[in-house]
Amino acid sequence: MIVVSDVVVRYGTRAALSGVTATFEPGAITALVGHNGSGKSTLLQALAGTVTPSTGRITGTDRADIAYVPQRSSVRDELPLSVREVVAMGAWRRRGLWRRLSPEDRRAVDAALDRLGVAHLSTRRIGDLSGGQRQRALLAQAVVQRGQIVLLDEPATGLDAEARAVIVDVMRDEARRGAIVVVATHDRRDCRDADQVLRLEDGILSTETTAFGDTVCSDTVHSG
Ligand SMILES: Nc1ncnc2c1ncn2[C@@H]1O[C@H](COP(=O)(O)OP(=O)(O)OP(=O)(O)O)[C@@H](O)[C@H]1O
Repeated sequence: MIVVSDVVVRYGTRAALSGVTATFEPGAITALVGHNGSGKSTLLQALAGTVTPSTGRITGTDRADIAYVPQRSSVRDELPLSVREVVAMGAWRRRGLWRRLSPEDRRAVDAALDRLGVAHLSTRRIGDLSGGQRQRALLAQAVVQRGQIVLLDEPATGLDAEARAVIVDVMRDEARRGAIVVVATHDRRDCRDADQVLRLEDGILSTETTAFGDTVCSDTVHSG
């Protein structure tokens, strides 16, 4: 379980998170909702360990295998890697950087490419893909990783209905195998599929609910 206790994250003098306290259970999907700039990505980055809280504590992430899929706008275009290589990177943590992939790893890579609908793009350079295609490739990498913690930053933004449905299925499967799944989202449907919804407003966690209903979702999430 991840326990976040009274976490404050500052960028300069500005607090992006102010005293956030929450828990994240294995086998459960948490949706982080809130308007642009409310602190969703910052909380995901704090969970991923790429941003350090100024005060407060996060436990349960220390030695965990974390799969983190950032917002697609933050992925660099110039990566000289093929889609298949990027997806195979998901197996590195298990396999080690310089070890060859096992047949089982290769099967997992093929299955993930297929599931996320990017198998036909596997030899293309990741930087040459459209935003939505690239996003699906990065999700395929996360599936291959089978991390204990899966952090997804607006994974369905800009994707078509079919791809969104696949992502919801993927999140459910990741939770079913016992992962802690946290997804920052503007999509009501992700909220409905969540076991817990955390609402951020200007870095403050204003609502927490485990039995999630449309009311909370519809007044916190704008369609997009
Ligand atoms: N690297 C940074 N340096 C300075 N300020 C930052 C940085 N990253 C985020 N912020 C600020 O912290 C606040 C929270 O940003 P964050 O990206 O976490 O919000 P968000 O809810 O994920 O927004 P969005 O829905 O637009 O992705 C915002 O005011 C933002 O401007």
